[in-house]
Amino acid sequence: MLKNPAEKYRPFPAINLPDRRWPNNVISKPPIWMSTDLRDGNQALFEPMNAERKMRIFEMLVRIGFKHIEAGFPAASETDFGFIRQLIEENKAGDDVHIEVLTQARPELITRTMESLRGAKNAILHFYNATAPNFREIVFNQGKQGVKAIATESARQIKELAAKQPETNWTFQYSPEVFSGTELDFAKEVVDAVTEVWDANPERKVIINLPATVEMATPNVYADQIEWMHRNLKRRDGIIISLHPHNDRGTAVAAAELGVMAGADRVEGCLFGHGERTGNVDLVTLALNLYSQGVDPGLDFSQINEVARTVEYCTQLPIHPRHPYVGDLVFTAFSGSHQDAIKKGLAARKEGEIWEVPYLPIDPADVGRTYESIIRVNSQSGKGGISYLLEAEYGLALPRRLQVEFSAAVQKVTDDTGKEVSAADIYGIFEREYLTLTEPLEYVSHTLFDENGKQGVKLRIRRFGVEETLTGLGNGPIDALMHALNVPVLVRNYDEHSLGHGADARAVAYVEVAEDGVPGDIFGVGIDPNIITASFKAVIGGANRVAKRHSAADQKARFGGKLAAAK
Ligand SMILES: CC(=O)SCCNC(=O)CCNC(=O)[C@H](O)C(C)(C)COP(=O)(O)OP(=O)(O)OC[C@H]1O[C@@H](n2cnc3c(N)ncnc32)[C@H](O)[C@@H]1OP(=O)(O)O
Ligand SMILES: CC(C)C(=O)C(=O)O
Repeated sequence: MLKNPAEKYRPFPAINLPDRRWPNNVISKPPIWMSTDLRDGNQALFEPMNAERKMRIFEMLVRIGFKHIEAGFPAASETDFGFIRQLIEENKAGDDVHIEVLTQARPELITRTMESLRGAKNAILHFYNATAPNFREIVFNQGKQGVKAIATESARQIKELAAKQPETNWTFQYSPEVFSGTELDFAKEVVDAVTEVWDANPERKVIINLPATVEMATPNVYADQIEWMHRNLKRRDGIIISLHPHNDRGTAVAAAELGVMAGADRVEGCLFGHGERTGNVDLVTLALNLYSQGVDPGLDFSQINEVARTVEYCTQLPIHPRHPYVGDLVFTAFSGSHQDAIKKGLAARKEGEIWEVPYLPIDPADVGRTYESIIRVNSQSGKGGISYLLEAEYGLALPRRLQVEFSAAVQKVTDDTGKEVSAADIYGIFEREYLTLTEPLEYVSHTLFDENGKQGVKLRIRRFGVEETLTGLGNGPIDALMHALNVPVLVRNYDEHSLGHGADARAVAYVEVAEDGVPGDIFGVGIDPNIITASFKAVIGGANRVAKRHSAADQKARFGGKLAAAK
């Protein structure tokens, strides 16, 4: 890279529009959308789509709700020509979709292009020639008048040919290619001349597409350019102003949004931003940005994953995991504080309320994404995410202090492996930590009885693998159990809830226990169809976790019961 880039590059000059109005405007309705996936998108693939892939995209675009679909450049290849014929002959566009095609401003190409559209119900004939100074000089070797004449002669030819195909409802479209690099007064001069030839009027509107063929400046500059054209073009009421931003500077979405604020009526782009170089503007992002502001975009992305998989199949290009709205990771939070806020936001939300869940600009469910993908756990995660997954996937609503305790066990695994853990992995850690401990004590069975107004329990357990029967009396079942067990453990807190419904319902009990004389409470968890059994398992599990803090010899001494007493 150069030490002084000014030796090679110059800044884009500001537009002289001191009374610009667009910054105060708000987009309150969607523009007309035009998908150029099958043209600009298709021309920028390693392998252009074959007819089967093109048809899949076309049919999907119709289902999504596009009414303007640029389906190819029929003069360029037999594949494109044949595809346009197939769309028309098989009536794939129905009554309200306009098939659009592109051609250069060259007589033989225009003739061939018009031929491809024979019999179409609604068609948009789109032609272009570049108007920017470097194209005038380098590509066309023409002065301004010569370049303007290329446009007007083609406009005339198109009008004449269209008159010979009256069965079609025609819309004409012109693009001064590289509008973004064209002097505004010259762009206006050419466009005014073209709309004059076409006699643009409110009854017979034409489309004037103002492409940022190459994105050369900040998006506010494009908005100024659009507002200037919007305010200065002749026959404005007979013109649909269309935008066609490319993403060279990474700001195509912003440019399109500001361009619509500046007076544009229509936006051309591709799904997920396919297209030449860095791509065309991403129509999915634009539409869902509108949706997030409460404006119906008129495009249906309620099954966005399906759209993504189809586009990936047809373009043979992957979608980035961080791509807005659709990427695998965009509704995912790994970090603890994000997970905590999302979990609380989802829990606080009531059906029908305005969406205000932290960190999530829209409800993932609205685009067919599931909540499971929102929270993922790795070493950056905290108790919020871990407990969210356990609750969402396994119905376990851990008490807060248990969340803190258990997150340390998960953190240890994520730190050791450096990897993400799934909900199933987390449940596995939970099982290992709380549900499957059988040393030194293992619950076998119990019966309850009354004795002189006291609660009695007859308990069978295995202690260090040896089965024994114990009895105890107390104020309630847990108190009776503690007397029967006779281990140095105190029960501090108790929580329970049901898991599942109906015949398969089970109870889960969370018991916070302490070891007599030792600081640091610890949890035990039990799950069983019977609520008393669940709580006994939880107490015994808690006692086992207390015991684990000691050496084998100490465990025998403290938890050995009669065995220990006999020694
Ligand atoms: C910004 C965009 O994305 S525009 C769309 C671009 N897409 C495509 O080009 C894909 C389809 N195009 C093609 O397959 C080919 O270009 C074809 C088949 C249409 C034409 O091929 P060729 O006849 O070999 O011409 P090529 O495309 O190389 O163009 C060169 C000539 O066309 C002229 N030309 C290029 N664009 C235009 C235009 N929009 N209007 C008028 N003339 C043009 C050039 O000045 C050049 O003229 P010259 O031969 O007198 O120097
Ligand atoms: C033909 C035009 C609209 C184009 O694709 C561009 O300028 O990028």
